[in-house]
Amino acid sequence: MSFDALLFLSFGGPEGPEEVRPFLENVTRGRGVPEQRLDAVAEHYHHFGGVSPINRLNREIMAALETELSTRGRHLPIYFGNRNWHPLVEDTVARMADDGIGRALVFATSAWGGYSGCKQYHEDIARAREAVGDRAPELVKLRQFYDHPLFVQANADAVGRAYARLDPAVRDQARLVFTAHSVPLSADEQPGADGQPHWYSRQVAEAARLVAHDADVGTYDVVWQSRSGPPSVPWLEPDICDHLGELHAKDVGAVVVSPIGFVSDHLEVVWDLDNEAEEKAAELGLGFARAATAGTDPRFTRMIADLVDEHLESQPARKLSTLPSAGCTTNGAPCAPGCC
Ligand SMILES: CC1=C(CCC(=O)O)c2cc3nc(cc4[nH]c(cc5[nH]c(cc1n2)c(C)c5CCC(=O)O)c(CCC(=O)O)c4C)C(CCC(=O)O)=C3C
Ligand SMILES: [Fe+2]
Repeated sequence: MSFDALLFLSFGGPEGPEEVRPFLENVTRGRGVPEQRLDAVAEHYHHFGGVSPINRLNREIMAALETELSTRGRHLPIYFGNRNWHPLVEDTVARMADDGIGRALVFATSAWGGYSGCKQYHEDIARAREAVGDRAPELVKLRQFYDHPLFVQANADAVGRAYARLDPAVRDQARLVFTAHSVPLSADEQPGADGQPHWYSRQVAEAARLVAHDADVGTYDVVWQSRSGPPSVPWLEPDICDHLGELHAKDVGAVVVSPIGFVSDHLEVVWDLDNEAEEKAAELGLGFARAATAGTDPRFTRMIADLVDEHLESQPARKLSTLPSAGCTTNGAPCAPGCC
């Protein structure tokens, strides 16, 4: 089967102050996120002039990927489309049809299974194709990559570099803390490709285990961040900031925080971690070093190109966990019955 293009599919983010509110309305439409939470999150974006880093970072990854693919002799034009903000995936898929693209691979910028990390990207693909109609290209999404060796190595090296930045006086006893976006417990309880619940949180736990092993760190925690939704609805816990308090109470002197849940320095990383969590650590007198995200590491670009090669050449999946990697379906079909 031949492919004419690669669609780089992401979350999207505002690129100016007047775009913040309409972006947030798109993200939370019909999801019962309280107005006060939206006001607070809008404020986070306004700290950065209303510009999310996500589009710039994605454009950097795409530029590097273009070079990597052509070095490998793969001449696939890359198209950029987002779920929640411009360039919107509906518009991008229409442009692909105009350009005569008949079939494209899709790389979604989430490593994970589950509703937000996988199924919602399938929905984006199906919605965009429906909007375009009969001319819509066939769209084949690449698989989840939470345990890809290059993703694991990029994160493990970043953890090592973060340890090296800590004061040598506390470095040896610093606790490694992995963090990922929290989701409602009801979402995490849905079965995954193996029919078992907690698909997302089990993949996060596997990625954390693999990265800690590669970084040669024996003890670590997995916590959650950026919870949204009303307080009456239970989400994955503990929250990173509460956890810093717990570690302090246990006489831990420093932390290395690895934002394993995010592929690049999204707003949740540069605000919720680099401002909120770092401030909390400072209040507690905890040493704090935030590990880099994988996105800018050349291994991340190579990983995407490897996923393309793997698909086009029907190679066995390079993966380190025995948990399956689903997510590879055509035209937005679900991964498995009842799965994302
Ligand atoms: C699992 C997961 C990922 C990782 C997988 C992936 O990467 O896809 C992720 C990524 C992201 N989440 C992002 C931003 C937001 N997420 C929100 C809200 C929500 N996220 C959720 C989950 C996830 N989110 C959920 C269950 C909600 C509740 C509402 C709903 O059910 O949809 C809200 C609403 C306001 C609020 O925070 O309450 C915003 C603004 C950005 C862009 C940041 C930037 O601009 O750099 C990125 C990459
Ligand atoms: Fe899935």
